[in-house]
Amino acid sequence: MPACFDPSSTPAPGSLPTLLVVAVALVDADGRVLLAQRPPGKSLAGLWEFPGGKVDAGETPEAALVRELKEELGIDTAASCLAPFTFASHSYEKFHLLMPLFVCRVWEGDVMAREGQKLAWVYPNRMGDYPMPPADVPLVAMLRDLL
Ligand SMILES: Nc1nc2c([nH]c(=O)n2[C@H]2C[C@H](O)[C@@H](COP(=O)(O)OP(=O)(O)OP(=O)(O)O)O2)c(=O)[nH]1
Repeated sequence: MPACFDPSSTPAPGSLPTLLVVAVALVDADGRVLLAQRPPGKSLAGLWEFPGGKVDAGETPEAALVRELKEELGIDTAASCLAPFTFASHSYEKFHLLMPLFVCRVWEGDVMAREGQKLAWVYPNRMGDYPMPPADVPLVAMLRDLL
C-alpha cells in the first residue's frame, strides 16, 4: 500500500469548517525568509509561522495579505508584488486550514514587529531550527527547492 494512503486522514464531509488564511514568504536580498513567532496565549503559541492571517468575508487573499502586512509588520506591498507559490490544506482539531502561500520580494518600508511578536530572517536551510505549525511543514521543503 502506498505510504501516503491513510483513509483516516480524510475528515468526514461537513465535520470541520474550512478556515481561509493567507500567508507570505517575504524574501530579502540575501534569500532569507521572514518568520514570526506566535505569541503566548494564542493557539500554536511559540511556533514560528509565515506572516499573514485570516481572510475576511468579501476580501481577496491578496487584499487580506496587503492589510495584514501593514498591520503586523508596518510594510506596504501590492497584489502585483505577491506571487502565488503553493498552499497548505491541513485539518486541525476544530477547523480545516486552507492557506495559500505567496512569495514576495518587493515591499516598501522597514519590517517592524508592530504586534510585539518575535521576528527572524531565516535561511531556508535553517528553517528546521524554527518549529512551525504542522500545516507549514510541507511548505518549508517547497521553499527550500525554490530559493
Ligand atoms: N499566519 C499564519 N497562520 C498560520 C500559519 N500556519 C498555520 O497553521 N496558521 C494558522 C494559525 C491560526 O490558527 C490561523 C491564523 O489565524 P490568525 O493568525 O489570523 O489568527 P490568530 O493568530 O488570532 O489565531 P487564533 O489564535 O485565533 O487561532 O492559521 C502560518 O504559517 N501563518
